[in-house]
Formats: sequence, C-alpha cells, structure tokens
Amino acid sequence: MGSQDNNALSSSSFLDDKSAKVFVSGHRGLVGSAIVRKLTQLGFSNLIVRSHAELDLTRQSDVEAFFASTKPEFVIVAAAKVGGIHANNTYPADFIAINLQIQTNVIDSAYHNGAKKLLFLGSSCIYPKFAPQPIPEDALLTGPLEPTNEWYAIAKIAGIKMCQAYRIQHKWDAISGMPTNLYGPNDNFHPENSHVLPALMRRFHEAKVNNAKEVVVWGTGSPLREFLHVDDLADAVVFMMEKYSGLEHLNVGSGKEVTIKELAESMKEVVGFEGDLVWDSTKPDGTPRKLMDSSKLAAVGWTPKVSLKDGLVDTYKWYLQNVKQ
Ligand SMILES: NC(=O)C1=CN([C@@H]2O[C@H](COP(=O)(O)OP(=O)(O)OC[C@H]3O[C@@H](n4cnc5c(N)ncnc54)[C@H](OP(=O)(O)O)[C@@H]3O)[C@@H](O)[C@H]2O)C=CC1
Ligand SMILES: C[C@H]1O[C@H](OP(=O)(O)OP(=O)(O)OC[C@H]2O[C@@H](n3cnc4c(=O)[nH]c(N)nc43)[C@H](O)[C@@H]2O)[C@@H](O)[C@@H](O)C1=O
Repeated sequence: MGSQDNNALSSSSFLDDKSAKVFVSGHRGLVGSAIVRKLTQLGFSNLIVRSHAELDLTRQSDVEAFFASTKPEFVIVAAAKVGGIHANNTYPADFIAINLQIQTNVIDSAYHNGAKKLLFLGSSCIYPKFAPQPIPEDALLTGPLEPTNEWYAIAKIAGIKMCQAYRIQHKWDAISGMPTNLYGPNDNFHPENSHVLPALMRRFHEAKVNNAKEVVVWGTGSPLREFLHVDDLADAVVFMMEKYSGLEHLNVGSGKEVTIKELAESMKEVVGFEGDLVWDSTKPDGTPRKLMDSSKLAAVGWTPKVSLKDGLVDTYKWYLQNVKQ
C-alpha cells in the first residue's frame, strides 16, 4: 500500500485465536467501550482492561509494571485526553502532555513486553487546517494546523510517528488509524467540554423537557463535519487488526459530511424539540471542513454501515436510557 509497502510485516492473525490476551486501553470511553462490545460479540475471552483509577497510563513505571505482569499479545490504544473544540482550546497543556505520556508509555511498554501487534488511534485533526478535501493520508505535515486543536494534533502526530519508528527500527507491527468525528453510546455529554453531537443532544433534550423556546448552538453553523458511528469504528479497528499491516496511517471515515446547521436541525427533529435555534458567533467554528478520504481502507475491504440518521436515533435512545436525569 503506497510508497511504503516494503514496511508491511507478516503479522499473525488477530481473529484466529479468540483466547489471545487483548489489552483495550480506555475501555470505559466512547471508543474503548465499543471495541470491547465488538470483541466480546466476536467471542474474545481474554480481554484485559483497567480503569483510569486502577492504572493511570501517564505513570511510566506503573505502565511498565502492568505490561510486565499481564503481557498482552495485542494492544489497542483508545485511552487519551479527549474533548471538543472548547476543551481543546482551554486546556492545551493537558491535551499535549497527557496524550504524549499515555501513548508513549503504552507503545513502548507493549513493544518491550512482547506484544505481537498494536493499533494506535489518532484523529482527523492531525491534518492541516486547509488540507485538500477529501483529505488523503499524505496531506499529513503539509501545512499549518487548526489553532484550536494543534496541541492535541501534535501529540497524535507524534503517536503516528512513534508507531512508524518502532516499525522501522524494530520490525514491530504497530499501525495507526485516524478516525473522523465519532459519536454513540458512552459518549461524553458534558455541556462545554464535549464534542458537538453529544453537546447538542443534551442541550436539545434539556430544552424539550424544560419547554424552552430556543437552543443556543455555537459558531456560525457553516463548518462541515464528517460523523462516524462508534460501532462502525470498532468494526474498522478489528478489520485493521486482522487485515492491515503497513507503515502508513489509515483514515477511517463515513465519507458523508453535513454542516453544523444541518446536524443541529437533524438533532432537533430526532429529539423532538419544537423551539428555535440561536447561533452564538462568539464561539469558534474551528476547521471549516475536514472530510477524510478513506479510499485506502475501502480498497482493503472495509466500509461503514450506520447512517447518521439511524445513528442519531439509536444514540438518543441510549441517552434516554442511560444518561438523562
Ligand atoms: N470522540 C471522537 O470524536 C474521536 C475520538 N478519537 C480518538 O479515539 C480515542 C478514544 O476517544 P474517546 O473514546 O472519544 O474518548 P473518551 O474520553 O470517551 O475515553 C477516553 C478513555 O481514556 C481513559 N483515560 C484518559 N486518561 C487516562 C489515563 N491517564 N490513564 C488511564 N486511562 C485514561 C478515560 O478514562 P477516564 O474517563 O476514567 O478518565 C476513558 O476511558 C482517542 O485516542 C481519541 O483521540 C478520534 C477521533 C474522534
Ligand atoms: C474530533 C475532533 O473534535 C474537535 O474538533 P471539532 O470537530 O471542531 O469539534 P467539536 O465537535 O467540538 O465542534 C465541531 C463544530 O461544532 C460547533 N458547535 C456548535 N455547537 C457546539 C457545542 O455545543 N459544542 C461543541 N463542542 N461544538 C459545537 C463548533 O463550534 C464547531 O464548529 C477537536 O477536539 C479535535 O481535536 C478533534 O479531533
């Protein structure tokens, strides 16, 4: 695949041995919980998980001791400091430091303790603010980043490069996937620090139950975003663990984009809010557009299944059963 095909390693099958030890870091989060659901459905019987309280992945010696005692054969890096545009803009030190610490500790300890394969998850924010659309993998490091999330993006770029460096120097099967904006069960519904989709779900729901006349939505409504249901991402993660072994990171997207205004209108309908939308243009828009080109993953054989409409309806059902007060 691409100019770096010579870095494809002959990796062992992931799906052949469902009793293999698989460490899913960040298993209580949006992504990690979806990966655990998927692996459990597939019959994996030896998943290793640790909550943040049980194992702080920023602590190098604790992480080394954990890997030395558990020796996972496969590792998925879904633990990270994650948040939406406001959180990224407000806590730049946390976003760069915590992410560099977690990923460095996990990748290095996994290698030194004999893991066969590791998958690192980055994000579409690694690409330049004005990257060509749809964004191909080779747009990485071709221009300035979006300022609201450059600290997080730099950490994620370092993660990709770390996987590549270990691959080149140690012939170790470390791969990277770059998901687009995700949503689904176990998302973060914090009113300020979350991503747009869970933030709006909560705000519309609260407005509906409180009979509010309007809901405030940030920015101008014009930015375009590509959304992928987290169950599709979990499917892609398993697919990549089984089928992909290469130096290049792979984009993981739905291929469909909507404006924030269209997202807000769909959310209003799904939740059943009947008031008005009010735009707060003092809030940042962020990147104007970030549709990823996921044709490389499609060429290996993976495609998404969940439409945004179905995904919103299902996630709102989950929200009503699990989150609402
Ligand atoms: N959500 C999205 O839209 C997107 C996410 N991604 C990527 O997917 C991955 C997972 O994101 P997502 O599931 O949304 O994030 P969440 O915030 O939902 O989950 C992150 C998980 O990491 C754990 N974690 C954080 N810090 C530590 C720590 N120091 N030690 C141990 N565990 C820790 C959290 O535990 P706790 O809650 O207890 O702190 C939580 O379980 C990230 O790499 C992210 O960059 C990529 C693109 C889009
Ligand atoms: C996954 C991705 O997520 C982040 O980048 P982002 O795509 O800009 O994320 P976002 O979901 O927060 O915003 C998308 C758009 O939506 C608008 N918007 C409207 N109303 C609300 C609102 O209520 N909350 C939020 N958060 N945004 C809102 C908002 O103004 C913006 O125009 C980074 O963490 C980045 O690092 C990253 O990887």
